Amino acid sequence: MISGSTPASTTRTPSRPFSRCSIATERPIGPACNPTVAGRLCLAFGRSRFMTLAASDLRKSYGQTRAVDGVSVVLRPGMVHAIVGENGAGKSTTLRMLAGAEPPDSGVMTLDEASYAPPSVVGAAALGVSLVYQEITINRSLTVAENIFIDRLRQFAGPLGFIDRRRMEAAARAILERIGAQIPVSADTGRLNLGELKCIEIARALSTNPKILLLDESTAYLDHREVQAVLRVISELKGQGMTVAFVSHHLDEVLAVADELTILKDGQYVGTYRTTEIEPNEIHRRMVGRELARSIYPPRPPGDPSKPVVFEACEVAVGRELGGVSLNVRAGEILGLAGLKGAGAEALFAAICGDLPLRGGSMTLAGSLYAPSSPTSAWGQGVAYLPGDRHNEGLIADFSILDNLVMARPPHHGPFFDRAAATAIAGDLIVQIGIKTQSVDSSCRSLSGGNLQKVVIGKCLAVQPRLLLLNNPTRGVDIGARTEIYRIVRQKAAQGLAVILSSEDMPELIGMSDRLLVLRQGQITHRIETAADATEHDIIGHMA
Ligand SMILES: Nc1ncnc2c1ncn2[C@@H]1O[C@H](COP(=O)(O)OP(=O)(O)OP(=O)(O)O)[C@@H](O)[C@H]1O
Repeated sequence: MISGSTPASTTRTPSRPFSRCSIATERPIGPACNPTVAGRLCLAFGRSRFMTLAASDLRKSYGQTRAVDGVSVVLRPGMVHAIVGENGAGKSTTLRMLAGAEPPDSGVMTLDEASYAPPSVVGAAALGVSLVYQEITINRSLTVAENIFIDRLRQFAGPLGFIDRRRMEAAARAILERIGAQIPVSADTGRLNLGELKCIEIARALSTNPKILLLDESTAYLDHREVQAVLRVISELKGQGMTVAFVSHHLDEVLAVADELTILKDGQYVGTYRTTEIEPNEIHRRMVGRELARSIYPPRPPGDPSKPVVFEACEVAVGRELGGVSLNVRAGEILGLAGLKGAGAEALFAAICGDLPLRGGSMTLAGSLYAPSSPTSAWGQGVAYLPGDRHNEGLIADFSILDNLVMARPPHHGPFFDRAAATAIAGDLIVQIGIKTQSVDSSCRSLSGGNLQKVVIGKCLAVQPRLLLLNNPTRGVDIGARTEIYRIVRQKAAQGLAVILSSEDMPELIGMSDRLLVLRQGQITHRIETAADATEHDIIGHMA
């Protein structure tokens, strides 16, 4: 039995009777808490193969911030346990404590009922608990195989101490095949996309043969096809009896794979439920503390062909990724780009924001020839870019929130930085976008993943751009904040902003775009004039 205090939710009265999983009892209740048949067989033949990880009344503070404030959770063999909550609710902190990355301030953790207090991530992995972090942790100067076995290369050392690369690469290939990732094991990771990097991290976690796998927003960087592959792997691992904890802001994914879910709010435990017995609306209500609007997407104004074209690309070709694409976007319009990774959207964005030269074609901005020599030149001409990788391209994590928000266009008073104006701009954005922080001067390192994403969005809005390029803008952002970001983007569009939106989140793409283009292998394969009429099926059919 888990020791510790009674979970907070037992004192709450649900609005309708939910069958809650019994966090405080030893025995799982009902079918949803039973391991799968495969899991039961594994348990019967070797109980030590799969394990139960339980945490009771965990607490963790960072200075004044109570990141986790009395969280209890039981992860059982053969089951997928989702942990959900708004940005900053304490999900990552909880997983980090379970994985030995940080010690709790207080609380009790047990592994198969034995006391569990891993001194480090390596210590936890040795006990069978592996974490895939929310942010990308790949060393881009190493190959795929080296990254997978980064802390265990010695196991491939031959008698003379040299690494047997063939053996290491064969082992890496076997794990990647297991998760359906087609990545060459000797590939230079510097050339891989974010989805591929995430697959390598999942492979790295699996390479330790964990009994308990903790996945923190592991699908956030993946495209439609990769998400499906990872969800299949999770189901397969569950079928083998593995214990999986899964954090995601996408309830459809959660409901597709999870048996139970624990809701956190502001660091506190709300409750644990069987996914078959709680409605999505109710999950949202308990996460956010209020009902969500029926649609998270703002209404689309009718298209207005009399509005001026803000940006036009004519037969634009970039590197090997984009081969002669023509498109335009008008003031007030949101143009959606659909496509798998490498289909061409990132190359197009890189050219528009001055990061890559054109191989062919031309671009115009507000009717004039546009050929930015660098990102600084693009930003200077009113083109703001929200990159897909917030950590490497979007912000400087060691700088304060204020510095990051005004970085693209710092306010000046004569030759001097105008700190008062910067504080006012940053303060407004923090309120407008709902960035959860103690102060504008806090380091970005202190922010949760979703709040970091909001800082990057704020940085783009602070320059009051005329063209906004959004690459997966709501990656890792909770549904309440997403609704707010959609509202702000639509509001800015109504004021004349032109937006190009590339997203791997299909409902977002359909819900936010006015028109849609589908890209495949560097070409536009399909044009949808009224995005509201598009279906996911139709789009996916032209992507693959
Ligand atoms: N190292 C740190 N220093 C200071 N504060 C931190 C630190 N890590 C987390 N926090 C704070 O703890 C709270 C919980 O953060 P956590 O990352 O666990 O949230 P989360 O639920 O995973 O959010 P998200 O969905 O945005 O990833 C947040 O308010 C965050 O700002």
